[in-house]
Amino acid sequence: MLLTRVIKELDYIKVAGELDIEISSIAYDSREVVDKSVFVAISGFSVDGHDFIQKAIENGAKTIILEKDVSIDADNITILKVEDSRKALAKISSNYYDNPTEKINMIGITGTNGKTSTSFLIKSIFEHSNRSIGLIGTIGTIIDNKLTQNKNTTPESLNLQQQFSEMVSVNTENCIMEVSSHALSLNRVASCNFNTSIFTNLSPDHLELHNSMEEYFHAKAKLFKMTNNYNIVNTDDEYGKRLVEELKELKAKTVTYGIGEGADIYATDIRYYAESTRYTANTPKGSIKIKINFPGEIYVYNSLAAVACAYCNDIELKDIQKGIELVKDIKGRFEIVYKDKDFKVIVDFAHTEDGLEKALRAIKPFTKGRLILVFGVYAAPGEKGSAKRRGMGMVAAKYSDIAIVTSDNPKDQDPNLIIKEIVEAMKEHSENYIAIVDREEAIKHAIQISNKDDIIFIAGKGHETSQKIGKVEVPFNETEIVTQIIKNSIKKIS
Ligand SMILES: CC(=O)N[C@H]1[C@@H](OP(=O)(O)OP(=O)(O)OC[C@H]2O[C@@H](n3ccc(=O)[nH]c3=O)[C@H](O)[C@@H]2O)O[C@H](CO)[C@@H](O)[C@@H]1O[C@H](C)C(=O)N[C@@H](C)C(=O)N[C@H](CCC(=O)O)C(=O)O
Ligand SMILES: Nc1ncnc2c1ncn2[C@@H]1O[C@H](COP(=O)(O)OP(=O)(O)OP(=O)(O)O)[C@@H](O)[C@H]1O
Repeated sequence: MLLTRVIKELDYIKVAGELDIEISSIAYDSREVVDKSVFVAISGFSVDGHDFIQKAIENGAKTIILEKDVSIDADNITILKVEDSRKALAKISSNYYDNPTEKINMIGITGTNGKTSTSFLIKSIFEHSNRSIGLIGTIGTIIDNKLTQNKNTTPESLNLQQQFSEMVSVNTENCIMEVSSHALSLNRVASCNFNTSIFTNLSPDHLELHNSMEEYFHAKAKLFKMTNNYNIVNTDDEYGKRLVEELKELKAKTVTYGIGEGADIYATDIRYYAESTRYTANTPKGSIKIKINFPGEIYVYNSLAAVACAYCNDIELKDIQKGIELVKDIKGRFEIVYKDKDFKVIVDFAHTEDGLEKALRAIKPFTKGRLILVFGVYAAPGEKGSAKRRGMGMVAAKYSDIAIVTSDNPKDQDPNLIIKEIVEAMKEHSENYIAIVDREEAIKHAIQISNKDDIIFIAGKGHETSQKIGKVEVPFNETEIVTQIIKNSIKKIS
């Protein structure tokens, strides 16, 4: 492909070289560069891609796109300077793959919690109405029913555009993707053509990147300003209400959802059960009875978002109803990994204060015995991380009967210090807690102290199959671990 085609509509200043040259690929990592690659130098969080330009040239790069003035010691290299390398990467990647998002009906979903769950509900509805749909999110990318893992919830633009292009090649008509606030801030989704976008909710998270809730909100709001047709917003959320005000002047239509009359799509007659929820979803085209196989208010919201999205995409109400009911499980989201009458062990991805509180509140009324919580907190070091650790500690103390505080993904931090901070916050509300640093031991302890009517809720890791401790990733499959511990303890009793 010619470089001129790849840089079409890109804002740049030519520093050196020819534009009329053949290129073979695009890379933002010098280690991925091959002969005739375009190398995009990104000023990263841990290292600076500009320090790897020479390495990229040694590996065969003939074009360098950069955002800093760097002296380059090589001939016959085309050098283009841009204002923002990540934004430029998004543009040239879209061009390279022939702008695939213009050929797919793109649905973006953002918000602190509920993105993965809602995306799987949407996928099921679309598939039930015979519309092909790809999915990109925390669990990975699904194209043509094949799942591949990603490093990020929303991958880097080059990887994203490659995945969209693969969707186009297998005739996928729709794509539902989770759009993280990191992706919006770091321009991973620049040059994506969204038709529908969804806002689930906003509560404190990722503040080490965004500094304040205000900045976090503005990062999320970016998605809705780049959407063509429908902006779907939860107006029971305070930030959702504010977003609607900000979207008033835009061409895309705002469609609101919430519990009780007032929103465009709304839920009434809600009945909660131990493992499911039923309600009536009201739309301008009529009402439908919804049965969702997950408990609590959070799944009323997640399924309402899915109803609104399907409604905006002209899917018939009966298909929406069936599509939601067909979702029996979502990996690591309220996943019952063991059950014996009223005794249950549930693995869940609750990893924010808001998510943990809402998940515990959903289970508590249906717990005959005690609600035993096993949880840890991953948060960046510093004051922002401390606030999250304290917040989750308080929620745990308030809404569980016994809490076992353990490690999540401590990464480079000392897990004992993380736990100490969580426990400090818990002390103010409860004495029923114990700290066990080793997560497997913590789960074992929960099972050992449990009685037949108890529910054990293991929060934080959900679908993840490893624990990040220091620089290493240790295999950690919670479902398998629970099953094994229970099997061994049953053996001991019998
Ligand atoms: C903090 C953050 O967002 N980091 C992202 C960022 O990495 P970075 O800026 O630190 O990269 P870096 O290591 O400093 O390298 C800078 C540049 O030098 C290049 N390099 C580096 C070494 C070398 O030898 N040669 C070379 O060219 C790198 O490829 C890169 O282009 O850019 C990378 C490429 O896009 C991302 O993979 C990486 O995500 C990391 C893995 C990450 O953990 N991100 C999290 C915080 C994140 O993005 N999470 C969100 C939200 C999840 C949620 O909803 O909870 C997500 O979407 O996943
Ligand atoms: N609408 C919601 N509001 C608050 N908490 C929720 C909501 N939906 C789910 N949760 C809780 O948050 C956890 C994560 O849910 P989900 O994976 O759907 O969110 P997410 O936004 O995709 O999160 P992430 O991007 O970090 O993967 C769930 O396991 C549940 O405990």
